[in-house]
Amino acid sequence: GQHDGTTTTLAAVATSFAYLAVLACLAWAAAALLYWAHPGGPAWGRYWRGRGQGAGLRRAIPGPKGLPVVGSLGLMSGLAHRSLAAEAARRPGAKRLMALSLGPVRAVVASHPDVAKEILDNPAFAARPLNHAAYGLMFHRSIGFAEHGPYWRALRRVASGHLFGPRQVDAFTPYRARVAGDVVAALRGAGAGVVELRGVLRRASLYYIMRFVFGKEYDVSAPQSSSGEVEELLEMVHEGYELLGKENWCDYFPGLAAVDPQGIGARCAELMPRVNRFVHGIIREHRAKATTAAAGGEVPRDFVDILLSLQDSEGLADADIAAVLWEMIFRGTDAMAVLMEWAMARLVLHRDVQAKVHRELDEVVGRSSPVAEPSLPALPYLQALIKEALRVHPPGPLLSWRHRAITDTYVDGHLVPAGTTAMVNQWAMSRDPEVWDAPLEFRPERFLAGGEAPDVSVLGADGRLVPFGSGRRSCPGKSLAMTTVTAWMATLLHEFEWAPAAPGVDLSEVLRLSCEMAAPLQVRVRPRRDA
Ligand code: HEM
Repeated sequence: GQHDGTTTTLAAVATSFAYLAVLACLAWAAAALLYWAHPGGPAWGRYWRGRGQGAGLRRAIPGPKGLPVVGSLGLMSGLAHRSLAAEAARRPGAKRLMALSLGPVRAVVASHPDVAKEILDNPAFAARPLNHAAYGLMFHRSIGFAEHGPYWRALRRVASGHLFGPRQVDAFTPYRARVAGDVVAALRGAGAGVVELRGVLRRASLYYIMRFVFGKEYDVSAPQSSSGEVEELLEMVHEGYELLGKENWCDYFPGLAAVDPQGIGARCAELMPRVNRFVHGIIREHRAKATTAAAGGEVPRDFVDILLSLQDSEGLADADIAAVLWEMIFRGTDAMAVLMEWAMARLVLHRDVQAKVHRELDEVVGRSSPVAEPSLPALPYLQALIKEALRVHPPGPLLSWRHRAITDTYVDGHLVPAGTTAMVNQWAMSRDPEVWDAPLEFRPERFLAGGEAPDVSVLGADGRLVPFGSGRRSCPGKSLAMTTVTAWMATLLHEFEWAPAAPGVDLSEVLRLSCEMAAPLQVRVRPRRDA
């Protein structure tokens, strides 16, 4: 009898638990649906529900609901800049500012020049959102991902005052010319054969940045096998690139980090010791060099020299220096090569544009001489061409790295609460006929006198074209990048006529950390000058 009684009681308790569990699930599902029904989806619904529904609907930022719980995470995979642009075009007002939910994370996207500029220049957006891969790769001690605060400000100060100052950029003029010369030699070596330009450009950018950052010199035209170190570095950069470019579910659902479902954490843990060995080895070499040799006056100082000299005054640990150095190799190598490949793709596709650049080079530089940097300011069409490439193919169509609101703030009259992720869709602005005349046409003339945007700066002053961002978190390497790309493009175009290897050029994109050509560009070159 007693046994039966105990069983009955246990059954009753189990049943009540089951009811409670079902009720809890129903309540959770009801709340999830309620949150989801809000413009911008569940993360926004949850925020505004906590503050009274009326206020939220009145001031809601337009945007897709997505799915319950996960919101619009699906939009971020693949060519996110295109998916976001299509969503924004579908809703009244959403081009200016669109709300969406990335799982539980609230996000906004601006696809309008004024609002983009408002976000980028607003100090409230000077922070970056959580990024596990960045953490795993030590990037939280680097400029790009360091928490907004005194440490990050010290790094930015070092970057603008020392690493990327105009004197530093000028000091590398001879080395820029040398790398360009190596590339020309490599291309001449290819004769009339087909060249896959990407490999050549990547290697040139890496060697150049290696010299700028580490003081190491390599020869671009040398056979690849002679530089095992470079091969390893290129591979490490590629892997880091993959890891930072992936949409990591753990960034939205931090509880998943312990499980690491995509294996990103594990790959970071594998890569980091290799990077550390490499970078700390270089720091040790520089220390030894500094104590044994007297400093030579003429050799430009590299980043390691500069950072070591500021180590005490700025309170930098060796690990901090290593993080900054690795970041520079990592950021500097890729974006420049990606931009030049796109620019060259357009030049082989639009032979009339190429002919105009050639005419300008012939008039200003002349066939009998090579290009020298002092001529660059006298080449307005070439400069306009690079701006047009940045407009149509911004290496970071969503500006690569996102921003996070540190405090509650207002954007375009809407409240954007602290913690919200903010993005700027440069790609969408570039394609907007309300911003550019015939936006799909590749037309450098738009940046010359008589065009719709003469004298536009690409460095952040004009919201229509912010490929390097703007404001506090903008690219510290932008003037180095622009000087280098302009000088190299001038040389490549002065020395060769460029033609596609096969009829037509496939302009499909793939979005990693940068937006690259999906099919690497293949070209044939014909020398325009005697070797
Ligand atoms: C064509 C070449 C380049 C492009 C298009 C480019 C673009 C960008 C963009 C869009 C950002 C983010 C801006 C934002 O968050 O709003 C950025 C940040 C950054 N870039 Fe560049 N970049 C280029 C070259 C370089 C080079 C050569 C270096 C260094 C050697 C560099 C170092 C950095 C760093 C350290 C940051 C992080 C800044 C911070 O968060 O405070 N970039 N870049």
